[in-house]
Amino acid sequence: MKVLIKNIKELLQIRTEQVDKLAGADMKTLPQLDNAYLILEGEHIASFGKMENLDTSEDFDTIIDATGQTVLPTWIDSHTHLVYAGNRELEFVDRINGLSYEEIFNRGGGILNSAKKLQETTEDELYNQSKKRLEEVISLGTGAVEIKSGYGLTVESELKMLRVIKRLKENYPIEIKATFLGAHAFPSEFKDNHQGYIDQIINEMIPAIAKEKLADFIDAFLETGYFSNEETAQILQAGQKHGMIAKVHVNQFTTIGGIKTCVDNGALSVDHLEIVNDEDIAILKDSKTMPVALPTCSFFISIPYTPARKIIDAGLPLALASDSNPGTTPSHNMNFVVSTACIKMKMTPEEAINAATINAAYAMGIEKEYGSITVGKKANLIITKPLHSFYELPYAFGTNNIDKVILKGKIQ
Ligand SMILES: N=CN[C@@H](CCC(=O)O)C(=O)O
Ligand SMILES: [Zn+2]
Repeated sequence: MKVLIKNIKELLQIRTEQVDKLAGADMKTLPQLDNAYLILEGEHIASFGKMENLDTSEDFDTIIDATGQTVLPTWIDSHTHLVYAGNRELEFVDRINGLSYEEIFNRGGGILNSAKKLQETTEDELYNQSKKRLEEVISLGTGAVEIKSGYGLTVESELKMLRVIKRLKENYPIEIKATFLGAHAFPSEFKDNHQGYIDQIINEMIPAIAKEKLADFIDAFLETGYFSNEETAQILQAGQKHGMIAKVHVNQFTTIGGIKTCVDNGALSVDHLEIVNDEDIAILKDSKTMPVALPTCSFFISIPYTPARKIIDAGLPLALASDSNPGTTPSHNMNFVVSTACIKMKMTPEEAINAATINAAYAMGIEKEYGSITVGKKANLIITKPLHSFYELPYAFGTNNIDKVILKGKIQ
């Protein structure tokens, strides 16, 4: 199958050489080609160039005329909790009426509320609820997504979530990576026996998950009132023994030295970072760990935004992700994530697009195959509706400016 996309107004994120990640001032540049063509062969990008250099004698199975339209790599969403049961709209109203996220959790709501619902939901039902969200994710231009467990909190229910993720992976063309997040919250029966639950994670959950090869990554909610530095370190190290790389929820509400724990344990990414101090930044500067901001979580629960300017201006990279989940971000729209990063975090459109493509691919460990228009990479593309320029994508927030999504060379 050979596809030609011709007359492209702006072809964005073209990279002739492999770029693993972009940091600091390099994030300001988004290379583009105007009046371009792009050729796809099978699942991959075969070539691209200026229209005047297109070899018109070549034959194609499909030709797409993209006059006036922008083409860019699909979004990469490196942090989601897309598999969950039911929703938490009542807590949404509780928060409008004045309760905080913490107060709701302390009353037995929050993560434990979602865990209760998930434990009562069959695997098939969970799959059916989750696939609807995944289909929407694809239609919104996302071509790779990380999905976490963490609403099971028992051996059986954590396995149920991860098996659902595996089924989604088998049945959809979107690239999916799975993360084990048994350390999302302590179940109420372990409120006063943290080590009891940690032992269950280490001795029962991780070996069972590894046996079925259900997780690429391991995560924990390293936060005051959830998992401490020492508790998180134990869990990350146990996961690593089974080949699961750390990607951690940290610094969402407080900074308690968690970034150091994550970096010391070889974390691929540290996610949230709404609260960061100078020491956290210095530790990240000396690391290979990708900071990941989740601006639509800040939007939904009205907490500070990750200080993107402070992070990027210190010379660090930054990735963007949705955090899609029933409690803090019931949305999986990466277009809105990119808009929010520009509007609320003062990232330029170029920085935000780099953060949601190349840097996001790094945060998922898929940077060699995804994240840019590079010959040999997977043909995962967004073709927008006609735009004045790509600036209109983050500018016209809330408008769906996507015309077509192509995953692995196929129009969706
Ligand atoms: N903060 C931890 N986990 C999720 C929210 C979980 C929930 O409230 O259900 C997050 O990333 O925001
Ligand atoms: Zn999360």
